[in-house]
Amino acid sequence: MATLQPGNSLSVDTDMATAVDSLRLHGGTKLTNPLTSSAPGVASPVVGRSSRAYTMSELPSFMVSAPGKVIVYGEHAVVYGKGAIAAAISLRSYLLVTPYPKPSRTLTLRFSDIGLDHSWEIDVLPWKAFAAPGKKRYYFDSLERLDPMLMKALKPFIDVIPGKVLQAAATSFLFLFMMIGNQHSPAAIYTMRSTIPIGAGLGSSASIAVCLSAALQLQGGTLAKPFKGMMPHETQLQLKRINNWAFVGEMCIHGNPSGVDNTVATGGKAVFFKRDDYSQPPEVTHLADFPELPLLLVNTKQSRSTAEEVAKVRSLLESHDGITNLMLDTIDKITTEAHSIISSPDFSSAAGSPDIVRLGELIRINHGILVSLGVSHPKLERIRELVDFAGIGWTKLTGAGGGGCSITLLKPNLKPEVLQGLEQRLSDEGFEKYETTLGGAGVGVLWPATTVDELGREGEITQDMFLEADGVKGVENLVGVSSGGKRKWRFWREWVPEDDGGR
Ligand SMILES: Nc1ncnc2c1ncn2[C@@H]1O[C@H](COP(=O)(O)OP(=O)(O)OP(=O)(O)O)[C@@H](O)[C@H]1O
Ligand SMILES: C[C@@](O)(CCO)CC(=O)[O-]
Repeated sequence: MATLQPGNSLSVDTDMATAVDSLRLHGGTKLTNPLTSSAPGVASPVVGRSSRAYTMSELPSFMVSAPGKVIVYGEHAVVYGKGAIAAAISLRSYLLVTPYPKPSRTLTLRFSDIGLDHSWEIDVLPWKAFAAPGKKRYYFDSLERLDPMLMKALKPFIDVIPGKVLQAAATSFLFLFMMIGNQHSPAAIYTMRSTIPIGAGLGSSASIAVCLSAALQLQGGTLAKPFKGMMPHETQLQLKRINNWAFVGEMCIHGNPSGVDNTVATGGKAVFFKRDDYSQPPEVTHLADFPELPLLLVNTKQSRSTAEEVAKVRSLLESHDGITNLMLDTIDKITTEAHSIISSPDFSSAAGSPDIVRLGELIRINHGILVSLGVSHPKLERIRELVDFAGIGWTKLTGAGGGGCSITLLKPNLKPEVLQGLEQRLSDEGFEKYETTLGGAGVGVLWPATTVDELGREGEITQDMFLEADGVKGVENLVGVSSGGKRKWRFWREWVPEDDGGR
């Protein structure tokens, strides 16, 4: 166990040794002023690797990133202890952490996707309330619910921010900062950009919660950056801590999450997830052989709040408990059956295999029940109608519904012109198709936040460059995790061998 001392010095025992070692590797010289901005799109030169050095109280700018997800089976039912299958996608959130030079005591959030630009002074935050007897939690703790007294203590700091969307994101940050950090935590700017559409069922909130959890624990020195040769049990421990606090961040955003979104955003790839007792850790099976299912992902562009959709099912349970429970049990059976099809050693997604048809039928049935639970939307039904009319696959909503996205499992060997015709129709009706792959990497870190330009020079990724990157493509080009060697993103991974180039 490690404890944080005033001024951010560390007292260390076993699992912290690696964190400290990786920090020591950098020991000594100062990094260039982190607030120095270069011209847009031009990396500021940094000193060579051997002379770059940081101490615990003087960290470099760094980035963390976490993916969004699609729920393939089981959303909503998973809130009530039923199984769900979810996979990470290649759309991701990226968080740049830039330390303020001393003696600043300021925290700044620049979450530009939602227009949040807000600062607090660390010293005036309600530390007393958070240090009261029984309130303090440590980085190795888990929380199952938010303490109303602590939320009340944060309220004046959140109420000055306009609108629910911004307040939810700010609460998630501030609550985690107060829990994971302390009064002596470093002053910093947190700049967030995401390529995940917000409120569209693709786990945008979980993705940012994972980024915040990982970044704050890295800053606190309580998390070891992943390195080649990290023992599997240590990797699991780090992931568990990131996930535990990301769950808390998710609670701040939508009240009563099951934990499936943050679990897949933390670990990546795909999971079977079930949590029937919220005082216990969930049952999580990593689906290492999750097949590359041919999916069409379409956004209705109808935004909604996950909290409100979850509340709809809760109220149906209150008014029709017997029938609603039967529907949730049926979703559980659907997920279990899909899990056994996918996990079978004989599973095949080749043309003519009955497995894809069975998975497709389960998708269709799952959607039908979600409609009955009241969480579809006329726009989702319109997409399903267009896909059914084209006869190309099986469609369901994904995530909380009420708008957001649909997924279609495509039939094998489709004629390209049929698919193109459908895509054109969807676009004509104002829907947006997403190109994404399933089963992406989980949480990763880029430490320090540097990239290599066209001439092979390594340079710092500044806030201006990050904020000015143009759209999804601009963000992916500048900081994306699939960088072809331009950036050294590293991932905590449970299920791949360590010799994959350190990624
Ligand atoms: N890029 C972002 N920057 C800042 N805050 C964000 C960002 N993306 C999401 N959020 C926060 O998460 C909230 C959206 O969460 P919500 O759970 O409603 O949708 P979702 O996570 O996209 O969908 P689902 O839970 O169905 O997958 C926003 O209101 C905002 O507070
Ligand atoms: C609707 C829901 O099941 C999925 C949201 O992505 C809510 C949750 O699991 O927290």
